[in-house]
Amino acid sequence: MLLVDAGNTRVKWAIAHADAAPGEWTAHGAVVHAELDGLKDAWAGHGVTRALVSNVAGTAIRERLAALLPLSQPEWFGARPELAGLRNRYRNPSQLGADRFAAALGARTLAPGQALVVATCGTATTVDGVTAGGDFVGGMILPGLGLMLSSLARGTAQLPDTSAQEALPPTFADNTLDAIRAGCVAAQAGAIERAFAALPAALCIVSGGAAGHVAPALSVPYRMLDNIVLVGLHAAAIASTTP
Ligand SMILES: Nc1ncnc2c1ncn2[C@@H]1O[C@H](COP(=O)(O)OP(=O)(O)O)[C@@H](O)[C@H]1O
Ligand SMILES: CC(C)(COP(=O)(O)O)[C@@H](O)C(=O)NCCC(=O)O
Ligand SMILES: [K+]
Repeated sequence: MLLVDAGNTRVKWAIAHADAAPGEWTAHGAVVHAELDGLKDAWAGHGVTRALVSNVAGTAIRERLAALLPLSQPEWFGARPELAGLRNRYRNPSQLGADRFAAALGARTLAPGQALVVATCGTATTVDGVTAGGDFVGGMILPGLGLMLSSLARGTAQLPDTSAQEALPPTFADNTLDAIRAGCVAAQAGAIERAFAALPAALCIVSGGAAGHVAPALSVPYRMLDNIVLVGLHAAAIASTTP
């Protein structure tokens, strides 16, 4: 099967056998929206008989994906009131991003029966809670690390545009670039730590394109994963034949 996680910056995908372990991919990749057309070749020749797609990137991306997918009838995955023992406690369950529901499902697959804080650091950062009993209790949405950095440059006269760096900046930075990076990384990590403090004995799972910059700043124990959304889509595919 083909699993696709279309976010607001990149489209991540994996080919998996139905009986493969979570995260055990036959092939996988990621492209930014501008390079979407390359997916046609990447997805050819795998003998795909089923495609599950989570798309939070809007209708234009949905249409482009539909034209590139190796199947004419993909399954467009959406958040549901309940799936595979995960209960969606959003007031309006379908309002929840498909990727957030899939991420929670993926986290629960990897750590069944555990309370979980699920953080995905992408275009936006989302920090969600799942109880040990399987209730998705909701969470936080904040600008992702890249958006925080670029919005500071856009909204001020004197602050430069910058990107995150490998090295963690000191909390009390002595120059502008480090001060910006320190502030934005602290905001990301701080949101995750607040969620962790509110959900006792939770395991913290951190994923997404910017996870490598955020996770090292965490003062709570965590497990970092490449793409928890794809793991959740795999679990969803196994749990349901007609999503
Ligand atoms: N090659 C890359 N291209 C763009 N963004 C990247 C790349 N590598 C890491 N990033 C960071 O990851 C974020 C995108 O992560 P991703 O999980 O793909 O987001 P989304 O699911 O929203 O598309 C960007 O905002 C940026 O901070
Ligand atoms: C919060 C999101 C923008 C995250 O998107 P991403 O950063 O993965 O591209 C997406 O999950 C979304 O559009 N959610 C709908 C609103 C909600 O979940 O409440
Ligand atoms: K996200």
